[in-house]
Amino acid sequence: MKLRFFMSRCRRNSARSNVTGNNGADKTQTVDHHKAYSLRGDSKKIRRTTSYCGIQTTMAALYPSKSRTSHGLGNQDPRDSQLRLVLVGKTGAGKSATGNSILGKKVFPSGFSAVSITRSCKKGDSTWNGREVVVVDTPGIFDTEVQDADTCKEIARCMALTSPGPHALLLVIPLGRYTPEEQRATEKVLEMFGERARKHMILLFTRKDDLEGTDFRDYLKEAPEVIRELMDKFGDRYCVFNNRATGAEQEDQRQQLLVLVQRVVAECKGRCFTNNMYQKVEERIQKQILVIQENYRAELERQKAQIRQEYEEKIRMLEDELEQQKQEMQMRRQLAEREAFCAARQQNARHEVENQSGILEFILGLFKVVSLVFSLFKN
Ligand SMILES: Nc1nc2c(ncn2[C@@H]2O[C@H](COP(=O)(O)OP(=O)(O)OP(=O)(O)O)[C@@H](O)[C@H]2O)c(=O)[nH]1
Repeated sequence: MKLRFFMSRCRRNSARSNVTGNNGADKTQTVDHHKAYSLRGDSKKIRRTTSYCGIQTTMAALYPSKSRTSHGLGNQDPRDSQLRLVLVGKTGAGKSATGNSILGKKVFPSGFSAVSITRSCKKGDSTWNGREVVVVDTPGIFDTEVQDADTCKEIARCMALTSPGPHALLLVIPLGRYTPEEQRATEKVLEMFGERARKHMILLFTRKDDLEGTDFRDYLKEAPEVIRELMDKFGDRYCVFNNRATGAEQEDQRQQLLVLVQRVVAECKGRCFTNNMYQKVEERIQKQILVIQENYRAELERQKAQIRQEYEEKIRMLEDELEQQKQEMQMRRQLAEREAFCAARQQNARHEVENQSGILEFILGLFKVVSLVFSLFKN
């Protein structure tokens, strides 16, 4: 009798823990699901607005749209405090070093080299003023004329890592001799991203230490004409970094940049830079996240059922009440561990999707439809 009462209590408790999330692990998951489903709701709206076909789809992908819903993917969801930054510019300009300065830790390999050190887009994150700052470092892919398979793949990876779009594009330019080659690279990047993306673009000059104390404004008076023209285009949307800086100097420049990013985002009505292509990518990512999360959930349920069955059998064989309680505690511990493990995997689902070859193939498939990969960020 006692045993039957105990067994039913076990089942009741574990059922309650599934439904209401009465431990931290389940709570996280409930939130995740809620978020995922609400995003799925957004996806439906997006699907309605982008239900083009054939050539229309191609044009839609090329022409970015304003968000059509109050919680469109281009809007910064008030719950989403993330700031996504992407570093673009010529090889050797100091993108990786800048990424490390922004994150306040060495995430991206950076060094003096005649050839590109960064071979593939990489993502790092840190926290600033309670906001998650995500930085994506890129190889010199946006300043090239070559539409080869590797470049397309890296552009696809960059889209996956910054989806549903970056809040700011940091165009990294080293101070010093501005060669015609560097000028061409800058022009190429500006051309690739087009007018609309420029509202999200910030000029980030590296090698401030080379100024050796000279004020940046004084440097500008003597700077090449092309740099001054660039400054005219961007107004006060610029920052100067010494990537060799440490301590308070590093923190100050990081602060200056992120405050500027916040201002840029506010000027863009809280929206990140996005377009139809990004929205399709985000929709796909959300679908994949749900699939992964459901798979983990199903796996968890199987494991929990197995654990319960094993313990129930064990407990049934026991006479001693204390022993039964011990086994019950052990079972609960195991169930809680499994749930926490599942919750952690579910939280990591986005990261998993971003790094799957499937999402890259999906984006590369979209590129084929678009055919003009190098116009996809433009107006
Ligand atoms: N003195 C000085 N050197 C810098 C600064 N920023 C970058 N560098 C150096 O410039 C070189 C190139 O920097 P990276 O960060 O690797 O440049 P990158 O644009 O990421 O280059 P790839 O990864 O090859 O595309 C490295 O030797 C850096 O240490 C800076 O502010 N001051």
